[in-house]
Amino acid sequence: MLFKGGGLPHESLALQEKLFGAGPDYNFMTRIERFKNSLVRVQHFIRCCARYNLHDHADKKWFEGVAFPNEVSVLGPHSGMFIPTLKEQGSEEQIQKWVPQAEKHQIMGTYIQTELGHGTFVRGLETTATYDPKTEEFILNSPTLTSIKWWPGGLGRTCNFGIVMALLYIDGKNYGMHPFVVQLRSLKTHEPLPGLTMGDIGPKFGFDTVDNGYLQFNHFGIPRENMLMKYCQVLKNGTYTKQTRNPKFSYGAMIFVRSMVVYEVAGQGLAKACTIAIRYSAIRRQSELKKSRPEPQILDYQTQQYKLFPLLALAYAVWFTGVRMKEIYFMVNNEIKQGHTERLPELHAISSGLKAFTTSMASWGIERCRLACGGHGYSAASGLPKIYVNATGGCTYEGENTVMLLQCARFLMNIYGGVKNGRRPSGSVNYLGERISSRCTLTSEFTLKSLADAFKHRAARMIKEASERLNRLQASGNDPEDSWNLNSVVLTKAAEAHCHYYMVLVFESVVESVEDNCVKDILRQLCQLLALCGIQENSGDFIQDGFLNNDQLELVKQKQLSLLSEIRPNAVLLVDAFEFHDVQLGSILGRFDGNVYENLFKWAKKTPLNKPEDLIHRLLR
Ligand SMILES: CC/C=C\C/C=C\C/C=C\CCCC(=O)SCCNC(=O)CCNC(=O)[C@H](O)C(C)(C)COP(=O)(O)OP(=O)(O)OC[C@H]1O[C@@H](n2cnc3c(N)ncnc32)[C@H](O)[C@@H]1OP(=O)(O)O
Ligand SMILES: Cc1cc2nc3c(=O)[nH]c(=O)nc-3n(C[C@H](O)[C@H](O)[C@H](O)COP(=O)(O)OP(=O)(O)OC[C@H]3O[C@@H](n4cnc5c(N)ncnc54)[C@H](O)[C@@H]3O)c2cc1C
Repeated sequence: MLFKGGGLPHESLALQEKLFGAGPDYNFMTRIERFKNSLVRVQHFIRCCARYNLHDHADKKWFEGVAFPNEVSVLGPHSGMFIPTLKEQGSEEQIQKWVPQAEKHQIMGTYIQTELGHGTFVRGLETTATYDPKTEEFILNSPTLTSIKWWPGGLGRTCNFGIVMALLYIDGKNYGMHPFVVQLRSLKTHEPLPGLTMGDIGPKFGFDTVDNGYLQFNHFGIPRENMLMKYCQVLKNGTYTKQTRNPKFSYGAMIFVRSMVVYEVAGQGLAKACTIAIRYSAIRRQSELKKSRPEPQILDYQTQQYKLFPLLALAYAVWFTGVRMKEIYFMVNNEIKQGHTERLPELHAISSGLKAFTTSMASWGIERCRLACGGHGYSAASGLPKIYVNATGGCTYEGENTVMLLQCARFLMNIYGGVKNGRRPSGSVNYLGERISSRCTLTSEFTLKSLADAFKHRAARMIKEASERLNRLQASGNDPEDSWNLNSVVLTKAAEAHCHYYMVLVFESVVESVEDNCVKDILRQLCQLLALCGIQENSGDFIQDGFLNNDQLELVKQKQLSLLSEIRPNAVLLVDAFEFHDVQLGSILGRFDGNVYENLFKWAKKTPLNKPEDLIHRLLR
C-alpha cells in the first residue's frame, strides 16, 4: 500500500481480461502488427471502461498499465492532454459539448502543437488561425513547410479530433498562441477532412504503438465556437477579450503532463528495470567467489550490488517524488481555479525541473540495469530495450530536458534575486532565504537530516554562484541574453542540484512518516544509499567550498559499501514490493517464478527467423 495508492483492484480487473494477458509476442511483430495489436487492445480497453465504469484518469491509468504493458498507449494524448485541455481551457458550454463525448471515446483527440521547424520555442510556431467575421470562422493555415504540425501522438491514423495550438490573427493583428478544437477526420468514414493533409511520420526509436503524425492545413475553416474560450474570447464581430490572467495559462496542458511524467514514466520505468535486473541477478550464477564452491548468485558480487542498489534507491526516490509531484500539481491547480495564481511560477519550475531531472536519471538507470544483465540483457527477451526506448522519450517530449532545466533555473534566479532584495521565499525554495551554513554536520551516523542538509548546502551554493556569475557577465558588458547563454551550463547544474535536494528531502519525509519500524529501517538504508551515492558522484560540488573534507568523503565511501551488504538480504523483496505483474514487466529475465533459462529457450524457438519455410531458408539452401 506504500506504493499502490489503491491501484490494485483495477489491475486485478484488467488481469482478468484474457486479451490483455495473452496474444502474440510483441517482440516478434513488425511495427504495423504492433500498431494493429495495440488498436485491438485500445478497443477492448474502451469496452472495459464502459463495462467497469472507469472514468477517473487515475483509475484508467492502473488499467492501462496492464492493457498496454511497457508500450505507450495511443490513448495517452487523448486522456492525458486532449481531455485535460478541454476541461482546463474550455468555457462551461465547450466542456459540456466535448468532454462527455471524449470521455466515452466517441471522439478521439490529441494535442497538436509541435511543428517541423519548432518544438521548444512555442512562440516561434507558425500555424495561423485567422478570424473571418463574415463567416464567423477561424481559417487555419500552414503558411510554410516548417509550419507543418509534426509529432502529435495518434494524429497519423487514429484521432478524429485535436487541439491545435495556432497564432490567432484578427484584422491583421497577431494575438499570440491560442488553443482550437479541430475535427480532423470524418466520423463516418474516418477519412481526413478536405483541406487537411495528414499521415504518420514514420518509424521511431520507440513508441511503435503510437502513430505520431503530421498535419498541413490548407485554409481550413472551423466555427468560431471552436476556440477554447475560458481565458480569452473572440466575439462574433471579431472583438477580442481576455481575462486579466497570466497568458501562460494556455501552456497548462504541458504543466499537467510534466507533473505526471515523473511518476508515470520515470518512476515506473526505472522500478520495472530494477525489478528485472535484481530478480535476474538473484537467479543468475556465474564464476567463482571461492575455489571449489558453487557459483554464487551474481547479486552477491559487491560490484553488482554497487551497480544495482543505488538504482533501486533511486527508483524508490523517483517513485515517491512522482507521487509528491502529482499531489502538488492538483493542489496548486485547485488554487488556480479559485483565482489564486501566486504559486503557478513555482509549479512550472518544479514540474519542469523534476520532469527533466528524473527522466534523465531514469533513462541512464534503465540502461545501467540492462548492462548489469550481461548478454541476456541485450536480448529483447529481457524486456529492457522496450522499457528504455519508451522511457527515454520522456527526456525529449513535453519540453526537451536541458530547456526544462533552464526554465527551472530561471525561476531560481528570480527567487534568489528577490531574496537579495529582502523578499522571503516559500515552498520548495524557502531554503534560499536561510543563511548558507558552512558547517557540515555529517558524521559516521549519517542521519537523514544531515544528508538532506548537505544537499541543501550544495543547491544553495550553486544557485548563489550561478546568480553571481550571471551578474558578473552582465557587469563586464554582456547583454542579459548573452550573459544567460554564457552561464547556461552553470544554470542547468544549479537546477539539477535543486531537484536533487528536493528528491532527497521527499525521500527523507517518506521515511520519517513510516510507522512500522522494520520498514522504516530498510527504507532509511535506501535513502542513505541514495544520498551517499549522490554525494560521491558529485563530490566536487561538495568539496569545492570546503563543505566536505577528504576524511568525510572517505566515511561516505565506507558507509556506501557497508550499506550494500545491509541491503542485500532485502533486495529481491524490495523489488517485489513494487508489485509488477509478469504481464506488466514483459520480461523473461524478470519473471516472478525465476524460471528464466527454460523460458528463454522456449522463446528463442518461437522467433520467426526459425520458421523453416521462409525466403531466408530458400536463399540459404
Ligand atoms: C498523463 C500523461 C502521462 C504520461 C505521458 C505519456 C504519454 C504521452 C507521450 C507524449 C506526450 C508528449 C506531448 C508533447 O510533447 S506536447 C508538446 C510539448 N512541447 C513543449 O513542452 C514545448 C516546450 N517549450 C515551452 O514550454 C516554452 O516555449 C518555454 C521553453 C517554456 C519558453 O516559453 P516562452 O513563451 O518563450 O517563455 P519565456 O519567454 O521563456 O518565459 C516567459 C515567462 O513565462 C514563464 N513560463 C514559461 N512557461 C510557463 C508555463 N508553462 N507556466 C507558467 N509560466 C511559464 C517563464 O518561466 C517566464 O517567467 P518569468 O517570470 O521568468 O518571466
Ligand atoms: C515520442 C515523442 C512524442 C511527442 N508527442 C508530441 C505530441 O503529442 N504533441 C506535440 O505537439 N509534440 C509532441 N512531441 C514533440 C516534442 O514535444 C518536442 O520534440 C520537444 O518539445 C522538443 O522540441 P524540439 O524537437 O523542437 O527540440 P529542439 O528544441 O530542436 O532541441 C534540439 C536541441 O536544441 C537544444 N535547445 C533548443 N532550445 C534551446 C534553448 N533555448 N536553450 C538551450 N538549448 C536549446 C535542446 O536542448 C536540444 O539539445 C513528441 C516528441 C516525441 C519524441
